Amino acid sequence: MTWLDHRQPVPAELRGAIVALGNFDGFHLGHQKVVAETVTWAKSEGRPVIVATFDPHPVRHFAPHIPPFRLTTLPQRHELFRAAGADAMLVFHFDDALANMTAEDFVIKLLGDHIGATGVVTGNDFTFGKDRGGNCEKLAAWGASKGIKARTVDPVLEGGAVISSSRIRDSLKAGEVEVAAKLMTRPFALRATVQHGDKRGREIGFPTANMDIGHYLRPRYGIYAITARIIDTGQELKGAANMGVRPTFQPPKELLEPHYFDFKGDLYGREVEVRLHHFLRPEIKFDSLDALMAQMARDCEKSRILLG
Ligand SMILES: Cc1cc2nc3c(=O)[nH]c(=O)nc-3n(C[C@H](O)[C@H](O)[C@H](O)COP(=O)(O)O)c2cc1C
Ligand SMILES: Nc1ncnc2c1ncn2[C@@H]1O[C@H](COP(=O)(O)OP(=O)(O)O)[C@@H](O)[C@H]1O
Repeated sequence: MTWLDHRQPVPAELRGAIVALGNFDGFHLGHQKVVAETVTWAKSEGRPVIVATFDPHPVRHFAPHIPPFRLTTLPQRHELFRAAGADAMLVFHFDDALANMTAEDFVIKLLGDHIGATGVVTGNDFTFGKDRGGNCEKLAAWGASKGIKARTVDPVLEGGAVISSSRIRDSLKAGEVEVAAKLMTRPFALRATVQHGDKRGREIGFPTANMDIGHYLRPRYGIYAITARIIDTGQELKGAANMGVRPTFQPPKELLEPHYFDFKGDLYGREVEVRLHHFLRPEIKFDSLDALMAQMARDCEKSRILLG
């Protein structure tokens, strides 16, 4: 699937597309409905499907100091959009130029002239452009002048409340990973390269393939039942992981540290995606390595049972 940068020309075969427009960070049930409508519309007219996303997230541009909050990386979104039926992912690089573009220019010059869109699908609360000057009604009106039709999709509700990326973030911060998984139709998954640690894990019988948490939202610190996929081989693993600062050891270092069951091998430098399935317990500062090892064994046993 094609990966487009909005500052580059759009290839001829992708002009005339129906474009799903949004951030789509959590790619939850609401986002999936926007993309499904886009795919249905495009197929009915024999047009390509482009799913747009913004990177960095616009919030990061306006509030650079707020803590990390991402639910997916661009490569993860690329995979999710492809699986949902997109022909291309279009990344709007959210720099000063884009932040200062009026909503009208965004529709006329960017969506119309530059991308050559013939249809746009958004959620019905979508706003865009400098000072959030654009909404769905304005998108439809300005679009009409360029031959772009606009459709909106109503929000998806769960338990009487709208599904949103912020609701998913709140669930993850509370350790309610099952709720997040229900709203996203998949568990929260962190992808990163395995890095070297203190080499203590192997000495205590539980090697852990350490990963940086990067720009991802920090879920509740603690121990999780996890599954994982090694990206280059597709190998699937099960395990238990510590997400946090491992308070038994100094200095505190924030990491995701998965121990994989029934696995022996070198994972350093390999890219792995780790999915959080169940929160087991908060992190604890242990007085001895023996106490930590005994607890790790119980965590692994519990995780094996939960993962089945
Ligand atoms: C299932 C599991 C549970 C853990 N629980 C804790 C804990 O509660 N407190 C803690 O300080 N370290 C805990 N750890 C240990 C550290 O995360 C890490 O494995 C240890 O510091 C070894 O680090 P290294 O990979 O850098 O050698 C746990 C690890 C695993 C795999
Ligand atoms: N079952 C396993 N689970 C996790 N990592 C493993 C496993 N078996 C071998 N490894 C390898 O061992 C490394 C972790 O060993 P560890 O002693 O904890 O070192 P470090 O402190 O560098 O993480 C992993 O990065 C991986 O390459």
